[in-house]
Amino acid sequence: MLRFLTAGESHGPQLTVIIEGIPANLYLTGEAISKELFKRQGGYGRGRRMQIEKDTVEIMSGVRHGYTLGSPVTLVVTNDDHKHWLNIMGVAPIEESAQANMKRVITKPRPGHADLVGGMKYNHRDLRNVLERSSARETAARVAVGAVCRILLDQLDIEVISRVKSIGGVKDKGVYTIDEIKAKNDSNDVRVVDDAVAQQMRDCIDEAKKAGDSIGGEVEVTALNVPAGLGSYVHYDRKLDGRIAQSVVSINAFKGVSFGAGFNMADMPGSEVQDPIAYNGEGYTRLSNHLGGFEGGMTNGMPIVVNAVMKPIPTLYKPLQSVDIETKAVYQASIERSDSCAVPAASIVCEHAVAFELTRVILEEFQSNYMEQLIEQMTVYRARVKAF
Ligand SMILES: Cc1cc2nc3c(=O)[nH]c(=O)nc-3n(C[C@H](O)[C@H](O)[C@H](O)COP(=O)(O)O)c2cc1C
Ligand SMILES: C=C(O[C@@H]1CC(C(=O)O)=C[C@@H](OP(=O)(O)O)[C@H]1O)C(=O)O
Repeated sequence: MLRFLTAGESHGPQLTVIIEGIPANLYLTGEAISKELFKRQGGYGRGRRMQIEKDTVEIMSGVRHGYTLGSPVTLVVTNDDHKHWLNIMGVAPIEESAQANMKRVITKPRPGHADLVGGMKYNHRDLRNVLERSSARETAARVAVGAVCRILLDQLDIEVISRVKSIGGVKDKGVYTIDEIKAKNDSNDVRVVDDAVAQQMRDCIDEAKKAGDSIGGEVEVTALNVPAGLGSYVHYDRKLDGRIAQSVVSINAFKGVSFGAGFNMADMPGSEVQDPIAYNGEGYTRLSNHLGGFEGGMTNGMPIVVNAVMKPIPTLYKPLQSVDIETKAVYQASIERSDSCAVPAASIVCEHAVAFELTRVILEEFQSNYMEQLIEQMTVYRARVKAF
């Protein structure tokens, strides 16, 4: 069973991940994982924090001479910004009086962030104790996990890619081939295929920033060459589309997921939604992919297409009304240093969340202790499905 736990505060010394269940004999290097982290760090609209960090992974366990051992893999991402927060983030106990006087105790929760409800839930009167962990800094750890999964999926000839479809209402309405998406999505800072739209998006982000506002958008993740039959219709928690939806909506600020034609299906007749079945000698295929690769909670062999919506960033440089939790007086919310748009970065997080869910289900269906066994099982399965 593949599982992981992440730990670490946004301005603490490091993020730590333990991944359990990666088969032995997978070639794995810190450089390959860090390449994905680098993509997440970037993107137009990010704040100053990302200029401080140089996210790279150190492998602390589970790998020897470049290959996984089958034991837990521990990854560490250092927070370079921690050195600026040594007093504020100290672990050693301090006097209560010093705590109260310490600069930057946060008492004015930001609407839309976890501050107020997190404070109520864990009984924290300094809301920094909430924001340190609710921060999307944690998504760096999740991308590290997803990067390991992508490296494993690559051995099975499965690829996961993503692109940005809209930012702040500016939409890329183009229909693109996989090659067109791949050619652009790592090379431009809004991760959008159409260059003219890219500039409109940058302008839109600049305007929002200037106005002290923030914007969200929509991303698309596509998984290619996934065999039919992953997931199951027999029970709710084995439906793979459901698991992917959970994983994607768990990413900070993600509020919606759809597959294929998504919410447009509500207005389409059945004859235009269901994908006709064909057999082309190479196996079964569909004449369209409106369902985004899923039928009955199972992959159907077509590309998996996941659409996901990110709300605008909650921290606003022109803050909304809030209430001071000490005085109960109405104030403007606190201003923390912040991104004005993180949709491009978040598309990378989504891509890695999908990679994790695919790897998890593959390792459930083809239980394997080592990579050779996994590759062999997948090859036999692909041939069987083709000949069905
Ligand atoms: C990559 C990424 C970067 C983010 N950066 C910020 C940020 O700079 N400021 C902020 O307030 N929220 C940021 N967010 C969103 C918050 O973390 C998120 O809104 C918050 O944790 C509350 O969770 P919810 O929106 O899912 O309810 C970011 C999210 C992602 C995915
Ligand atoms: C640190 C990251 O994103 C952070 C996510 C975040 C939030 O509230 O979610 C708030 C900001 O934190 P800071 O105040 O330290 O700049 C972002 O920079 C990251 O993506 O690595």
